[in-house]
Amino acid sequence: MGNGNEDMLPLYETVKTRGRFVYRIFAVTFFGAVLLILYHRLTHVPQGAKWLWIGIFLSETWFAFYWVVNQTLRWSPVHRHTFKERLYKRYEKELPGVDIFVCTADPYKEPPMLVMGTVLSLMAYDYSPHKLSVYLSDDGASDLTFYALLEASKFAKHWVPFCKKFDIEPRAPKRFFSISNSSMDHHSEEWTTIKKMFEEMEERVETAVKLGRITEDIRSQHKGFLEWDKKPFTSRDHPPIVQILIGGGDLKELDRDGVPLPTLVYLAREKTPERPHNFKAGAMNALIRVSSVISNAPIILNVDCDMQSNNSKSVRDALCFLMDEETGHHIAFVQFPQSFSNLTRNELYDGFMRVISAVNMPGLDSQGGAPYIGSGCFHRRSILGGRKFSEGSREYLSGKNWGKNEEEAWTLEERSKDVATCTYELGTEWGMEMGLKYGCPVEDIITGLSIHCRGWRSVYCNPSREAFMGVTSTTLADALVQQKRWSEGDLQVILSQYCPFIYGFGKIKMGQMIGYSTFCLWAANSLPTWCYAIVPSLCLFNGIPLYPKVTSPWCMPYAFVAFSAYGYSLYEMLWSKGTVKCWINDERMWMIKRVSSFLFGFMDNIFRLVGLGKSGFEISNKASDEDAMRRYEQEIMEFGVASPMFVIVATLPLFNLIAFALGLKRVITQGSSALDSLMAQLILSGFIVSICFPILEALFIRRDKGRFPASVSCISIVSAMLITCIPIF
Ligand SMILES: O=c1ccn([C@@H]2O[C@H](COP(=O)(O)OP(=O)(O)O[C@H]3O[C@H](CO)[C@@H](O)[C@H](O)[C@H]3O)[C@@H](O)[C@H]2O)c(=O)[nH]1
Ligand SMILES: [Mn+2]
Repeated sequence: MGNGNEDMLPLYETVKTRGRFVYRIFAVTFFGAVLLILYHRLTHVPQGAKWLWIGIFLSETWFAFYWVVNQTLRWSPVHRHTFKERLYKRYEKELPGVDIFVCTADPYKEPPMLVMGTVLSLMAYDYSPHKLSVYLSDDGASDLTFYALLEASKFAKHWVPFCKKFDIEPRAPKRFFSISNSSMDHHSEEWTTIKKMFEEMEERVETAVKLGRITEDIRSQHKGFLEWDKKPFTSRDHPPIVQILIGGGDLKELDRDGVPLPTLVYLAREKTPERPHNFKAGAMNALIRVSSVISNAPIILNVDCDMQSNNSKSVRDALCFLMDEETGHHIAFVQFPQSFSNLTRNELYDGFMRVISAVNMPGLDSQGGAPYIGSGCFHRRSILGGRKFSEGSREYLSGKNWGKNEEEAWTLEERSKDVATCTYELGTEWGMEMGLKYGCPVEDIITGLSIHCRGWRSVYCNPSREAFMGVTSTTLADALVQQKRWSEGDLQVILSQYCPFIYGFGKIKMGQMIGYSTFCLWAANSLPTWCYAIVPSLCLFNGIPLYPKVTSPWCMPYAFVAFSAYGYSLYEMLWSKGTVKCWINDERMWMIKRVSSFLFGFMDNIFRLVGLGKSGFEISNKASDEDAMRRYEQEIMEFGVASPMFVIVATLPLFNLIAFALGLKRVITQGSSALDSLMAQLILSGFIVSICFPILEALFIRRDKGRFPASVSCISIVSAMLITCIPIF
């Protein structure tokens, strides 16, 4: 092919998932069976226990509806591949500047060394350093984090050239050293030196964190520490802090090879107890403004503090979409999946992310764009600022007429502080039409939705070498708290003026509205799941059949739906490269989440709607104690704290165990006709018991610290007995 043609070739391609025809046949059959079930329910309402029957019918109707909603994601998913060589060839000299935002908020839940791993991995991107700037927003306003960043800025002088010289991956030092070894990589001497240097820095930072404060000795190293002199200074009440560690006209640092380093900035926006700070959304908006003073790059990458780069080419992947001549001008953001480096083999708490990344996200991508999920996302600055799509106005991304502000660092710092105050946003559109949206625990989803509604599309990029690797919850309590925030926030979206069907009406495709609601309706699954976990088992030992007899032909659709639904979800897990055990863990987690996190998320929405309480943002723990960590590594579930959610988590399987035992007794004493009519319920409660076996084990068998606290065990035993006594009429 001639050169002329090559210039025209697209920078990425879109591939449809194969095997959709077979899937659609399956889906239609499945749906037919679901309709048969609902028909059976409506035409066979029993005289006794009528309300329980209706309850089950309503739950099934809900599940059927939710299943249909989920089909939008499975109907025609797409996958995207980039051609980075074409980008190199065509645009290498004129690639645009990229501003990278890292958000952290708590030096104890988010250990500074973890955050520094993230910062260093991003500074070492395979991208020209004078086009990169890294901003760390610290909502904890901790001088410990600042100190860690100061250390990281010094270490970067050695780390960045080392990464580039040997072209290593991943570029987060700790992970790199844990994976590679010196002899293997043929650069033993340098490897050993830099590893030692890293460990010394780690030691210094961790000593300071353990001590809990900055010593005079360290304070004297940098003028930046003076910012903490205001008394009293707390994380909730302090003036704005901006410190340029590398950059500005005067603080241009060269690495040990004489090559410049990316700009590096520490930001702690102003906080006062009188003003809401709007959590991460507030931090992001301050970052957008501060960076506009210092570097003002047209592309913004946003990551959470634990999301370390795992692929130094990600910027180029993202630019292949945004700079594509045909379609790039239509794309607002490029979302990468959230992957995790601390997963155990069978993903005790987090298997669902795997399926979301492999199935749901490509599904939404096919409907007009993947959602913005808060981390690992490349945005166009202008669109975050509120720009609407119009066919006529194209934004050409180029590094040609762009440069960082070359004023002296201290003037830039002073000007940046002005835009990082609490009062700056008063009377402006920030948090509404500009920047990330306020007032919702899932600021990411709602911001992405509003971008889609302004006419833009987005793409989802999932290269085989993961772009980012974060830290996922290592205890069940942490996982449930996070899931509560998500389910609460997502439900809040659909109940607010941003409901995709109303807000998006006439602006986005129907498929996209429905696609968004698959997430938004998570919390709504809680009540039907509760119903399904209790009612059939309750009826079981009371001798009331709720399903057709095994010998009746009506049994067929029920059996088909049950087995094929689980069979298909197993297939999806395996297709997403998970294991069978991943799937079992995942099914257990869905059950647990639906009855606990989602229920709490659901209730909190109700309370909010009637004016009681408002939603917050509890930061996920990224640190964990050693004892619990050992159990996590052995994939033993952790129940060791007295959380009200755990009462639910323990009660339901316990109740089902009792129901199963009593039901079995009934069947044995009453013989084959009872077995015939109660079989389905026996299987159902048996299924709940077996999938929740680790919970029962933690109640009765385990002796380690991860078992349920005595208070939780007692309350749940009593509650399970009480449920058993519910009279049926
Ligand atoms: O007041 C706050 C609270 C949080 N954060 C940061 O926000 C990020 C996400 O918080 P985390 O506790 O890790 O929550 P996750 O549930 O893991 O985060 C997911 O869900 C959030 C919405 O619920 C999004 O904000 C995140 O980007 C997305 O990764 C972290 O870097 C925090 O440091 C702040 O900067 N300020
Ligand atoms: Mn997180």
